[in-house]
Amino acid sequence: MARAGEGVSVTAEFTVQPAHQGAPGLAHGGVLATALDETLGSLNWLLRTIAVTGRLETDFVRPVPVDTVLHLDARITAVHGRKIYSTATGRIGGPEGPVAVRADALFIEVKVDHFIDNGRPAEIRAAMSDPDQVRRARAFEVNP
Ligand SMILES: CCCCCCCCCCCCCC(=O)SCCNC(=O)CCNC(=O)[C@H](O)C(C)(C)COP(=O)(O)OP(=O)(O)OC[C@H]1O[C@@H](n2cnc3c(N)ncnc32)[C@H](O)[C@@H]1OP(=O)(O)O
Repeated sequence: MARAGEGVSVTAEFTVQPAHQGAPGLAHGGVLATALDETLGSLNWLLRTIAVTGRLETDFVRPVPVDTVLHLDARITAVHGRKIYSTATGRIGGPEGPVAVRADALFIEVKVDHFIDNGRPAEIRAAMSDPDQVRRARAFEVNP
């Protein structure tokens, strides 16, 4: 779950599960990058913009053990045309704890046709006929 913050920002928590392991007892870096990407991606809903990740530059600063709660904080840094720049940190031991991961991202605004033209037809049909998904895409609820 992500919550809107000051400016165009969100905070979120992600708990590392045993299925997220890379090295024994430690989170896989790709999973941590996914948590950052998901948190950064939720910022675009606050702009009411459909966008996909074009670039995600990730720094892995500290190992993150299984069962750790990663405290994520993401914000938009700039918008230029279709380009949305954002940045995020993931802290451990609490929202004010040390930074374990951070990322800078570039999202590119796309039309819904991006998904219709490129997605697998069965899932696109299912998404289009799912009233919850359509409602979420049309009217994203902030801090419901
Ligand atoms: C049906 C229901 C739908 C529901 C919707 C739910 C939505 C959920 C969404 C959830 C998402 C969750 C998150 C996910 O998981 S998103 C999944 C992972 N991402 C992707 O799959 C994206 C794949 N890439 C593409 O499709 C295209 O490359 C895109 C669309 C990104 C751009 O191709 P397009 O042909 O459109 O644009 P352009 O090439 O004219 O570029 C435009 C500008 O951007 C600049 N640029 C581009 N790339 C980069 C780069 N890597 N570094 C630096 N700059 C880059 C470029 O220089 C140019 O700048 P400028 O010259 O203007 O200054």
